[in-house]
Amino acid sequence: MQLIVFLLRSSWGMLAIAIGTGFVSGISSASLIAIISLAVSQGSAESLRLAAWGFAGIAFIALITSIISQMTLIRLAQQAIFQLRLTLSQQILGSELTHLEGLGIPRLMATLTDDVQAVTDAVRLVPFLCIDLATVAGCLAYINWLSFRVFVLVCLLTVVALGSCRWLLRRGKRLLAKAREQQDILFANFRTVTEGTKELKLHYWRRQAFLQEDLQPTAGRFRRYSVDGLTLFAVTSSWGKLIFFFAVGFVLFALPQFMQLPAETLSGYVLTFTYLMLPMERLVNQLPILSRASIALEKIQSLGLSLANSAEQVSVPTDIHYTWQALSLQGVTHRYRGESEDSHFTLGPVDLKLQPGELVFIVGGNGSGKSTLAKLIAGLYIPEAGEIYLDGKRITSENREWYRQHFSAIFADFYLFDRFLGIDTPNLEAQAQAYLQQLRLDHKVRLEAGKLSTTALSQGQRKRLALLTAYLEDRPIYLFDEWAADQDPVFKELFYTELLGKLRDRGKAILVISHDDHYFHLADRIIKLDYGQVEYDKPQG
Ligand SMILES: Nc1ncnc2c1ncn2[C@@H]1O[C@H](COP(=O)(O)OP(=O)(O)OP(=O)(O)O)[C@@H](O)[C@H]1O
Repeated sequence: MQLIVFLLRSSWGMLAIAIGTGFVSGISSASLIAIISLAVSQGSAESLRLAAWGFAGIAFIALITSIISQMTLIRLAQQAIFQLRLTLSQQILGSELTHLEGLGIPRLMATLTDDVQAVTDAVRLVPFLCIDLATVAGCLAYINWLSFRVFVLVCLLTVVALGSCRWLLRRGKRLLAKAREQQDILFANFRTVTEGTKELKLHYWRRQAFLQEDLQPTAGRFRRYSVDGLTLFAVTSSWGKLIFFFAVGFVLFALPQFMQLPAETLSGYVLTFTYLMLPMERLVNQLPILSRASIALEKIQSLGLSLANSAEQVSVPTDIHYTWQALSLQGVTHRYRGESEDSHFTLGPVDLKLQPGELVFIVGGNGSGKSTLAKLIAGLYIPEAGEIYLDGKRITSENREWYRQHFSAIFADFYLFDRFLGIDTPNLEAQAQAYLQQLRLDHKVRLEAGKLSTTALSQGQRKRLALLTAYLEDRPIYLFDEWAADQDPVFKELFYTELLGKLRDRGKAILVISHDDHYFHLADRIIKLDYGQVEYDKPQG
C-alpha cells in the first residue's frame, strides 16, 4: 500500500492508466481461461469458430494492455525513484548542519543507498503485481460465474489463508525491520573498513578485534534477523500454497460429493485453479521484497521528516555585498549536546567584529572551539542565542543563504571538487592556470575542459587545490581552518607571509585558525579561545 501511495505521489494519472490497463490485461487473461474451458466443453464447430475469434481478440487485448500497463508503470516507477533520489539529496543539503552531524553519515548513506535500492527493487515488481492481481481477480470472477457457492468457498479459504498468514507476516516484517536497524551500524563499520584501512592493516590485533568485536557481531545480527524473517516469509508462502492445494483438492474430490457438478464445470474449475497457481505463487514469493520496501519507505519517510523539521529556507542569493563594511557577532552561542551533562560543550557567548582588509588569527588549544566559531561565523551553524549582523542587517533564516555567499572557506575536513562547479567568472581557465603556477602545482595538475586533470595528490597539494578554488570564488571573507598544517616549511612561509597579505591587500577579511605561533605576529588581531570562551581579542603588535 505504501508503495502505491509512493507511486501516487509521483503521478496519479499515470498510475491510474497503468492500473486500469493492467486490470484489463488481467481480466482478459482470465477470460482466455474461460474461453478455453468453454471451447473444451462445447464441441460444436460453430461454437469453436466463435471461441477461436474470441480467443484471438482477447489475447490481443491482453497483450496490448499488458504492454501499455508495464511501460507506464516502468516509467512511473523510475520517475518516482528519480524524484526520491533528488528529493533526498536536496533535503540533506537543505537541512541544518548540526542536524546532519547528529544523524551521522552512516544513517544518511544507508538510506541513500540501501533503502532507495530496496524501494527500487519493489517498484520494479509493481507492473507484474498489478497484472497478477488482476488475473487473480478475473479468475475469481470466472469462478463466481461458474458457481457462486464455490466462489464463496474460495473467498472463505482466502480469508482463512490471509488471517493465518497475518501473524507470520507481521512477525517476519518485524524481524526484517530489526535487520534494517543493524544496517546503520553496518554502514558505520564499513566506513571504518574503508577509511581506517591503513590503521587496520598496520595493526594485526586491532584488525582482529575490530572484525571480531564490531563487524562480525553486527553482520551476524543482520544475518540472524534476515534469516529468521525470510524463513517466516518462506513458511507463509508454503502455507499459502498448501491452502491453495487444499482448495483445488476440495473442489476436485470433495465438492462433487456435496453438489451436482457437470464434468465441464469441474474441468473449468481445475483449469482456472491451475492457471491461478502461477500469479498466486508470484504474489506470495514477492512478499519479502515488498516488506523490505515498506520498511525502507518508513525509514526514508522518517529521515525525510526529520530533515524537513530542520530544513533551512532556500532562496536564490542576490546582491552579495562585495563592498561590505562590518560583520558583527553579538552574544552568539553554540552547544554540542553530549550523552551526559558533563560532555556538553558550549561555545560563547561570543562578541566580535570583523572588517574588510583585516587579517584575524583565531588561536587556542585543541577542542577550545575554534572550528565551531568558524562554522558559526560562516553561517553553517545557527546560533542558539545571540545575533549576527552584516552591515547592520540581522542574519535570519530568510537571508542566511545570502549571508553564506560572502564566505570562502577551507575547513580541516574539506572536500575537493575536481571541477569549478558554479564558478562563472570570465577567463576562468586563464586565472586558474595562473593560480596553479602561483601554488606551484602546474607541473602536477593540468586543466582539461574546465576540469582538474587529477585530485589524487598529497594532502598538502590537495589543500593547495582547495585554495585555488577559494581564490577563484573571490568571496569577500576568507576562512582557513589550519590550512597550513599540511604544508612544507617553504610553502607555509609563503602562505603566511605572502598569500594572506595579498588577499588582505585585495580588501578581503581573512580568518585564520592556526597553531603556528611563530607567524602570529603577522596578524592584525588575535582572538584566543579557551574552553569555548574568548580569553582575549586584541590587536597584534
Ligand atoms: N560534531 C560534534 N558533535 C559533538 N561535539 C563536538 C562536535 N564537534 C566538536 N565537538 C566538541 O566541541 C569542542 C570544540 O571543538 P572544535 O572542533 O571547535 O575545537 P577546535 O578548537 O577547532 O579544536 P582543534 O584545534 O583540535 O581543531 C570539542 O571539545 C569537541 O568535543
